[in-house]
Amino acid sequence: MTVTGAETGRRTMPAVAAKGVTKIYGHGDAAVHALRGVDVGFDTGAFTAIMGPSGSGKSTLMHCLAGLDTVTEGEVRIGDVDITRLGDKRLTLLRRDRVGFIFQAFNLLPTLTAEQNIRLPVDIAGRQVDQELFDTVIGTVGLADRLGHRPSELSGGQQQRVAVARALISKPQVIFADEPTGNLDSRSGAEVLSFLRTSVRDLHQTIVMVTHDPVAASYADRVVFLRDGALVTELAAPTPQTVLDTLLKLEA
Ligand SMILES: Nc1ncnc2c1ncn2[C@@H]1O[C@H](COP(=O)(O)OP(=O)(O)OP(=O)(O)O)[C@@H](O)[C@H]1O
Repeated sequence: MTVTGAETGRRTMPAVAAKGVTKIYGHGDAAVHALRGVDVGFDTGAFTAIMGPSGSGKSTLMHCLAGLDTVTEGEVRIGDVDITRLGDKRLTLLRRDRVGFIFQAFNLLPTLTAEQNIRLPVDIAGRQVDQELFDTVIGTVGLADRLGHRPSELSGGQQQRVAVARALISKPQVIFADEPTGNLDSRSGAEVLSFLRTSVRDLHQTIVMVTHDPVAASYADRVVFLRDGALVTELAAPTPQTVLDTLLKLEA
């Protein structure tokens, strides 16, 4: 099934798009078809969740979209750049300049303070932190009184908020979030998801999130569903119940 911005009548170029993306791991008898010709577009300023049964290809799709893994066939565009045609060096730069990541395991540097962790990607890129954006993001995620703390001095929810702030501060074209609430209790998870939602609404951020959790997916504008490496359906304005019902049908 093809789901693209163009087909649904949206005129703007998607922030990220996959066209005919196939991913095969291994060879011969051991070959695993993790993705089978996926066509999908993710609109700028939209929050999209990717869901599907275990092994359906969610992580593989996200890794291919983010340029963390190569595709076997097909094209991945971030903005107007086909990243499948870039060499390693240019791909690394594009990821650094245009892509933000939020992982289940937070991935903060333990020896740096919250503020240093948040500023690190922009510092490494040799750019100036946009102070107004920094203040807005810190205010939004409620970290103003925790900036001098190291990760070990913060709760899981606070650490993930630092990771969200770190992703937002470089104004990436897209943020990929891989099970961002997987290690959090439901209250901290709800907080982190609210911040992601707010960043889409107020900062026009584009977010693509892989999750197993129907409640987490319900914070998105749209949910796309994978089964056996193919995109099979999608939901707009999802609720936990409609997401759960769709998942149950896919797993039946
Ligand atoms: N490095 C790899 N080598 C071989 N097969 C792989 C590799 N990574 C993933 N696969 C296979 O590709 C398929 C898709 O895996 P993927 O991790 O993308 O699924 P998923 O939907 O994210 O699963 P889960 O919900 O369990 O995390 C699975 O059959 C998996 O075993």
